[in-house]
Formats: sequence, C-alpha cells, structure tokens
Amino acid sequence: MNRIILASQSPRRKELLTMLGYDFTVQKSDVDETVSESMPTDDVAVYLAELKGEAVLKKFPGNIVIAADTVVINNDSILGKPKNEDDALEILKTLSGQEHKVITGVAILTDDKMISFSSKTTVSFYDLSDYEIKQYIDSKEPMDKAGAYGIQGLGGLFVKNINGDFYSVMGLPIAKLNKELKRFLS
Ligand SMILES: Cc1cn([C@H]2C[C@H](O)[C@@H](COP(=O)(O)OP(=O)(O)OP(=O)(O)O)O2)c(=O)[nH]c1=O
Repeated sequence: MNRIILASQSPRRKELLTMLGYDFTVQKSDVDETVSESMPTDDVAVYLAELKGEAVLKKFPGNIVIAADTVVINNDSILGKPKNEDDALEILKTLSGQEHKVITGVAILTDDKMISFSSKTTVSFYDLSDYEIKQYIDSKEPMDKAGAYGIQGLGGLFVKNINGDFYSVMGLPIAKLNKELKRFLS
C-alpha cells in the first residue's frame, strides 16, 4: 500500500504536514543521531533526515516515508537540543545578539527511490539578558528544540531578523516540501 508515513515524533512536523492536505500516519524513527565530527555541518540535517527515513521505511516497506531533521549552527558548531536547563542557558547565551543558521533537511523515500533536500535560514537574535533567558527556560519551551528555542512560540520574541522560511525553522519547509512531494508522487 502506498501510504504516506511521517517519520517523526515532532508535534510541529505533524501540524505542518497536515497543512499540505495529505492523509498520513506517524511513526517515530529512533535512530542514533550521533554524526562524525568530520561531516560538514551544512550536510548533517540531510544526512540525519535520510537516516530517519530509511529506518522507518525498513520497518514499513512499500510506503512513502517523509523524514526531517533541524539543526541550529552557530560559528560552524551544531547546537542540538539542550540536555538540561543549564545547557539551555549556555546555548541561549551563545545565540544572544548573534546571527545563526538553521538548516532543515528533508528526505522523501519509497522502496526504489529517495530524494532529499535542505532549506537554510539565517536568524538573528536581539541581545538577551540572563533574566530573560531564565524566564524563558522556566516556560520549558526550549527543552525539546534544537538551539533551545521555538521561533513559533515565546522564542519568537528573541528574533530580530529572519532570512529564509519560517516553517523550516519550525521543523518542516512546507512550501518546498509541497513542490518536491508533488514531483515525487507524479
Ligand atoms: C529552531 C527550532 C527548532 N524547533 C524544533 C523542530 C524539531 O522538532 C526540533 C529539532 O529536533 P529534530 O531532531 O530535528 O526533531 P525531533 O527529535 O523533534 O523529531 P523527529 O526526529 O522524530 O522528527 O526542534 C522548533 O520547534 N522551533 C524552532 O524555532
């Protein structure tokens, strides 16, 4: 059966794929997201999206799988999800007053073909006081998000400028995905 499966546990990705109007189910991928330090940081998101997609397709062959990964890159280092509140504080201090990159990689695959692409956005933050950061961490919003913030939530108050696709920062570049998915399915 050619059904669409979103290989993601992210509620944001589910919400965003719903906007495209396709029927789909959700399966989480459970892959080890450790990557080699020698991999160029700009390639990591696509690599992980492919890995997640392949893991889910292996369990559910014969379907169309969509997977994604979002990374925040600051001075060529990847800032993942915070391990704890102290880590969130460190990450947000690093992003304060600076410009960083957010790359979301997407893979679409079936048994016999796979396409992947990425969407890069530049985000700059206002200067953040320690008090503002601590208040934000108290909201718990940063804890399950790359770079310890959510542009779609209270984290949006930190954003001075964004150059690229808002939805890609949130986890899924829906306009590009819409075009690529149509092409993939035709
Ligand atoms: C920068 C940023 C990230 N995020 C989220 C998107 C992703 O869910 C998360 C990055 O982690 P990911 O590893 O890309 O995704 P995930 O673990 O949440 O879900 P899965 O691997 O099962 O698909 O950070 C936001 O929601 N808003 C933001 O502004």
